[in-house]
Amino acid sequence: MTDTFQSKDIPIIDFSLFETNQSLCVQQIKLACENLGFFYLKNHGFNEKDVEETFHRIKLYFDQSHEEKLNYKINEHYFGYMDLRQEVLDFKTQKIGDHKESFNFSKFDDNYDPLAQILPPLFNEKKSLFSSLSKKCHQLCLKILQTLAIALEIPQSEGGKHWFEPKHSYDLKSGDCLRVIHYPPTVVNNDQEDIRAGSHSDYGSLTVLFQKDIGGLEILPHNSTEWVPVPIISNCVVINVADCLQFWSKGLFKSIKHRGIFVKTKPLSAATERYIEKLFTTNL
Ligand SMILES: O=C(O)CCC(=O)C(=O)O
Ligand SMILES: [Fe+2]
Repeated sequence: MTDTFQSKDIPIIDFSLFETNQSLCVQQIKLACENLGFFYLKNHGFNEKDVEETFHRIKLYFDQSHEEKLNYKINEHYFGYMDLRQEVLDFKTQKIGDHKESFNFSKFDDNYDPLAQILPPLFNEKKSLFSSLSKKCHQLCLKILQTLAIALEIPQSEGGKHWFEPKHSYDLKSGDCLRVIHYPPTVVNNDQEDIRAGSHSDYGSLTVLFQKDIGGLEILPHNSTEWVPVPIISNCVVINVADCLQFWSKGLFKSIKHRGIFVKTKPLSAATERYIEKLFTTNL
């Protein structure tokens, strides 16, 4: 027996409790956010086929030529294509940028940001699919924030369980972002300092993550020095608390450090390709 935190200790919360037994749901989410700031969520309400289709689309998108992708280069509003090695998540220790490319979507709202609604053709053809994913992730975050407002016992006069909502309205300008990420395959040397996504915490309120086929995400539980893998559990999304929520709760809810590592195939030490989708929810 060991009391070191392991992957199997990451809580798996059944979100159907939000409808059927809200106080139990609040209790479980509160505990997970206080202890770890990280949990799996099942029965989250996303249609599996739609999620599959978005993954299929992002593969088509990233399979395009580099030149084509650069036509929608990331702009000053932080929307568009981000090139391989452009982002350096762990800027204090990384010598080179992350081994990944990504595309950031704005919120899907013409009034909010008309220019950011102009998408590369392969995404534009399926705009309603991505728009619905973005809005559903946002709705999910609002429900989780509701459970946290109940947990914080925010008085009715201050907004009660709805306290977070006006600060996270979908039609308000904020750093909310749906991001799709491609980690290309590569050959990894054991002594190589290369990294897929450097160690960091997210900056907003909550993050929702969909992983497909290949894992690689690791978390660093608080007061620990050992990275813990986050295996893919089918039909579960991963939720993490980010810095702003930690700040708003005066440190009660923990923003967890995490990173993306290479998962190697044996015996070649080739790192397999990986795709993920994330929604970062950010307050005003
Ligand atoms: O590869 C992953 O799963 C981690 C990516 C991540 O944490 C991020 O992009 O903020
Ligand atoms: Fe992150």
